[in-house]
Amino acid sequence: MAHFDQSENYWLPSSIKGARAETKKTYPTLNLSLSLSLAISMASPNSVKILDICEVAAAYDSTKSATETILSPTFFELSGLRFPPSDCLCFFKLTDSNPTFFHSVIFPSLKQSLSHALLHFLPIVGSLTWPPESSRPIFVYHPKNDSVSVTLAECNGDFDRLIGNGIHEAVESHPHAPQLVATDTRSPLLALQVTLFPNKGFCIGMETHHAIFDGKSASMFLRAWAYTCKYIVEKGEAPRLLPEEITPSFEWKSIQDSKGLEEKYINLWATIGKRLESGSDSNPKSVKPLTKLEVQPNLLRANFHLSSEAIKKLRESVLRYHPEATDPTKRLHLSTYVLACSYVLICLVKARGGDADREVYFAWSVDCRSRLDPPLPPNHFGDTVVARHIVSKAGDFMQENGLAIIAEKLSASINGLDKGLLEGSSERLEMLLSLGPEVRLISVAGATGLKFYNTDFGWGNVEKVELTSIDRTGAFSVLDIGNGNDRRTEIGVALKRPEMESFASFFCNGVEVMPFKQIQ
Ligand SMILES: CC(C)(COP(=O)(O)OP(=O)(O)OC[C@H]1O[C@@H](n2cnc3c(N)ncnc32)[C@H](O)[C@@H]1OP(=O)(O)O)[C@@H](O)C(=O)NCCC(=O)NCCSC(=O)CC(=O)O
Repeated sequence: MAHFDQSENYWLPSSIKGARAETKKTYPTLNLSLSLSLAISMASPNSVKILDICEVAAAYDSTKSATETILSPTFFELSGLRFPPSDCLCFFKLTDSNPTFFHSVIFPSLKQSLSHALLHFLPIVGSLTWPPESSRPIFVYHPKNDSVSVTLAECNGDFDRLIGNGIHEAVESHPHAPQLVATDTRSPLLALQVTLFPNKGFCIGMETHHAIFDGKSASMFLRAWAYTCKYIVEKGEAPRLLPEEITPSFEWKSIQDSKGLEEKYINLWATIGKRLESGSDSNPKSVKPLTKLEVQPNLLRANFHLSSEAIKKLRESVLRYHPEATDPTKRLHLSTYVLACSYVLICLVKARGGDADREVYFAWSVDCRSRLDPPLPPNHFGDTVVARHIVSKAGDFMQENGLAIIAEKLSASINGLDKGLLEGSSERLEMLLSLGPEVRLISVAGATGLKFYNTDFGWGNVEKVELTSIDRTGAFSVLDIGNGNDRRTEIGVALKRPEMESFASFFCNGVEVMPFKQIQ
């Protein structure tokens, strides 16, 4: 989930008391398969030329209605009504991507397949609007008249640096992300950009509106588009059907609002909008996403990987402090997600250092599809997540058993989801959005199991996925790569240089946060 409270001092407040954690300057390779390159590559002039902005409509289907359709948001969609949009970049390596091949084959295939894929996802071709006479916003789409904006660009920047896991300047990614151009009365839901890096590869950038896309819906759409494109490239025609997993199902009517959440979220956004957009003429019926936070100057971005072996060691380390958890009735939920998030959190808090009494909130998203009663199908399309959080003193994260403390809290929170999944969810969101600089809020974008890395448009699997918007929100990202023994959990962070150096040191050494030496 994204955090965007503009009143907050981002997450590097100058008011930090106490000493910063010691920064190590050497980064030994550990036997935990933590891969990292700390050489900071400086940006070369990264010129991005916009070549065209085109509109792609859904392919014409005579069997479907060509009239305007209205879709009423559920409380889930209303919960994300005005969050700033999410950005995701997918980099594809392709040395054959010379301009001639790109402009005659790749880009036309991407557009053609997009048009066919959109036929399955018609609501995202339309927009979010709030008619003056209506008490609630609506999604409106017209299969023939509506379209998605696709920007075509070319970049002579350093492709290898962008697809590597080394540190680079956070803003270097921004020219590859498109922008949703919204007004108070109408907001598109999806914007796309395709950037050619001549003879190196290309990047597909996607900006998505939180009111309809959660992580699973964004991944589903991306993979459906990729599947369609690969099919067209290989077979010369569009597939009639998509595999079930990426065939969206719109079960919105079956979602019951038994807790009156729709009204609560509408009121919440009216209040938050007024508070955060106080400079402008705040319109309680605005559907425009709130202004994105500025990216802090000199912010760096890097990816870190945890192998399945490293996750296993983290699990063993937690169990050392919780021997009772081997009792099935007291079992901890020590999934890859829990261990990866807990580990990143303790490294982030230690990297920042400061007042041990300061409260640290960790906010994360829960996919409710399988957790509703009755459950929604796994391919349900829409924003179907709610926010959850845990809170602990910074000192807890810094203790030798910090990993065990945080993993236990996160585990208990996940184990407790069965009871009161939606209870207090709007109040919780309001509370999280209202936290001031006296506490620290860390959130996470992405999750394990979202399959962004299983994306192939026909010219090879995606080389690198970047959840770019974390550099504005103070979140870290979590994504899965590979599977089985080759599975890795990719962590993306955007930090100022001193924090990045400390974080990398803690992440790679681990000794400050858990007794790795004992468990090797
Ligand atoms: C609450 C959770 C985070 C908890 O995740 P966990 O992995 O701890 O727990 P879990 O019950 O889901 O899974 C436990 C284990 O079972 C496995 N598992 C689960 N479902 C499975 C399935 N259908 N088939 C096979 N394995 C499965 C998982 O991989 C995991 O194993 P293993 O341990 O091996 O992995 C998750 O359930 C969830 O809701 N994830 C989605 C969150 C989400 O959508 N985030 C994106 C928000 S939007 C966003 O990010 C946009 C933005 O902000 O920009």
